[in-house]
Amino acid sequence: MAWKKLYVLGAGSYGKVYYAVKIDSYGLCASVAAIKCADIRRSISLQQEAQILKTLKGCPYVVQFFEANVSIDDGNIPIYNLFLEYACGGSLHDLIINSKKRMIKMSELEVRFYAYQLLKGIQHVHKKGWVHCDIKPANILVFDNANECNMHKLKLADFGLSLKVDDGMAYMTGTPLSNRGTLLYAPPESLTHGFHAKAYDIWSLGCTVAEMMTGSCIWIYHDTKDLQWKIMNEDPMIPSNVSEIARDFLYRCFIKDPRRRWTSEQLLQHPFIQQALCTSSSNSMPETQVKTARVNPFGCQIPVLV
Ligand SMILES: Nc1ncnc2c1ncn2[C@@H]1O[C@H](COP(=O)(O)OP(=O)(O)OP(=O)(O)O)[C@@H](O)[C@H]1O
Repeated sequence: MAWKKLYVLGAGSYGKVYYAVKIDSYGLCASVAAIKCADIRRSISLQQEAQILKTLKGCPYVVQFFEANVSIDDGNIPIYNLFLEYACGGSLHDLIINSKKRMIKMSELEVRFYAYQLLKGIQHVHKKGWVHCDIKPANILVFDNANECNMHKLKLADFGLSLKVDDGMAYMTGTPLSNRGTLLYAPPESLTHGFHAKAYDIWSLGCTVAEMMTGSCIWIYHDTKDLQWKIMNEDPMIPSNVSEIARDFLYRCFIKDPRRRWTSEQLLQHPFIQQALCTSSSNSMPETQVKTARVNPFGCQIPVLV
């Protein structure tokens, strides 16, 4: 049985993403997948993503990796294919945009339910020693199996920028203002010190949760310089028309000092999440090797790529 790429779902900097089906000997569709494809010469980040996803397999809150192979395209060029489970609901970004278009704000219960799933995914990623480094609505996939309250299952995706950063470790870019992920979701320490540790993802989660609540990103800015300045010097705008518990949850995500910012374990115990778990009747809520070289201003060890 061979996979057949049917149409393009989207494109990334590396290449394209296809919707693909596997047809069995009776001509029936046996499986579906999303295939991320890149010219083999430009596939390093996809190959790394495959390695990372293999280590994360089994978590229901992380997109599942099926397999990877190399095929030859019509122009005789070797193509690297990364097979992933297919998300038919698009991304969380699409969900937020659609709610905004229909002028229906996501309910706080919905946001809590999604925050829970994202935290479970982040907890798994961090336990395995990775920092995602690019958590944002566009990198969170939506699956169709919404529950009885019309809420969806979400999974973390796009691990192309992830870093291996074990406990107590941090990765430094070495240059200020050179964060790895998307600037809008980047924490202050990534700009001031090039500091990337697990707390990075928690700040990005806070930005994502606030965006679900308001329909807009947390920063209002003129240009990149202005945005960088605001991230380093100002506090993010916490939405005012949300519950006190929701505001407190966001405050914990937006603590400027990454050593004091709450971890995924702590946030999973926050009343914002715990109360939603009680409300939900069913509990359906649902390597790069490093060696330590020196200590950064946040008291974490800095790994050196070897
Ligand atoms: N498993 C999947 N199921 C369904 N759609 C997917 C899947 N993976 C990616 N897509 C879609 O394909 C498009 C490109 O995704 P991808 O994450 O590779 O690129 P990107 O994040 O836009 O680019 P880059 O990774 O270069 O920043 C997006 O619209 C995304 O929603």
